[in-house]
Amino acid sequence: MRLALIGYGNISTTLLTQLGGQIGGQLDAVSVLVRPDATATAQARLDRDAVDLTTERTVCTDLKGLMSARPDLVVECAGHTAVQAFVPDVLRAGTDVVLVSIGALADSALHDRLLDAARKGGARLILPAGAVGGIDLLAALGPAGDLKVSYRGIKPPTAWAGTPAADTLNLETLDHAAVFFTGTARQAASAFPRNANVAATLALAGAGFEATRVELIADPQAPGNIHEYKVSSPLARYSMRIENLPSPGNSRTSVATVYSVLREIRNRIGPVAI
Ligand SMILES: NC(=O)C1=CN([C@@H]2O[C@H](COP(=O)(O)OP(=O)(O)OC[C@H]3O[C@@H](n4cnc5c(N)ncnc54)[C@H](OP(=O)(O)O)[C@@H]3O)[C@@H](O)[C@H]2O)C=CC1
Ligand SMILES: O=C([O-])CC(=O)C(=O)O
Repeated sequence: MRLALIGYGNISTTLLTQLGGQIGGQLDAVSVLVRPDATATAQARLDRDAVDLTTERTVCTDLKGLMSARPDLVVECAGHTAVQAFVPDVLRAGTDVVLVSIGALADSALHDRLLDAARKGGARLILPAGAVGGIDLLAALGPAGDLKVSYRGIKPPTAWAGTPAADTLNLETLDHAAVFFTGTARQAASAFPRNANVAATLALAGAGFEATRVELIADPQAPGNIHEYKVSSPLARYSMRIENLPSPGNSRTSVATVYSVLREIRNRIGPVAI
């Protein structure tokens, strides 16, 4: 496989250090798209992080550079603006994309653009489960109709710093669990682009952006990033509570997200996909 990553932050860094153990010597090339002022440091980091993965390690800063590395798979790990800037063109060029910043799809015009590009390019937009689980059952139940999904995202106050939560809560002194947002998955994913990708994933797998109800909570006692949701359908009912360890490099992002992306890569290489 020839792999390309968009963004070289927390997820990409851990992904590259874990990839060798999961897919062995099956990588022919890896390239990473970074901001123009980050190329020199990124090349040094890539040579360190991916030294055992492949000898073809390149850093680029634009679409032309990304596609000239001839990737079989592009993994977006950057953010909503990078999804807008690069992913439609990559799909239109016929290359599959694993999209980690799934909340970007709350923008319905962008969502339509991505689907159109994937169709025109004959490529696939792959939405990983990311920090949440049970997406397989939720997506299977969806077409049966009458699905009700409610989600609660609970994180320590520091994970909500720099978000609209800080407008209503004093995150530094908060001493109890506080609900600061109630609304739809579309509103949550749009207002909290770096914290509510899970709400978008549940919406896309299940009842849609408007019908998926969301509560976001800051809790100083939270043992990590907690994702709780309840599903009711005529075929099944279930509830889920996941206690995720935050990433060392970004407390908003659960480390399980990286392993979900690794699973997507593994499933495109091995003889069995699970
Ligand atoms: N689907 C899911 O369940 C989950 C999704 N996520 C999402 O995954 C994404 C990555 O997370 P994480 O790695 O923790 O985030 P980080 O902020 O650690 O890393 C993102 C990196 O991408 C870079 N970047 C952003 N925009 C561009 C651009 N246009 N061109 C080049 N580089 C760019 C950033 O640079 P700079 O710092 O200069 O902006 C940063 O280095 C986020 O959008 C996050 O919200 C996270 C967890 C779960
Ligand atoms: O949904 C998100 O954006 C990120 C998240 O909560 C997590 O990684 O646990």
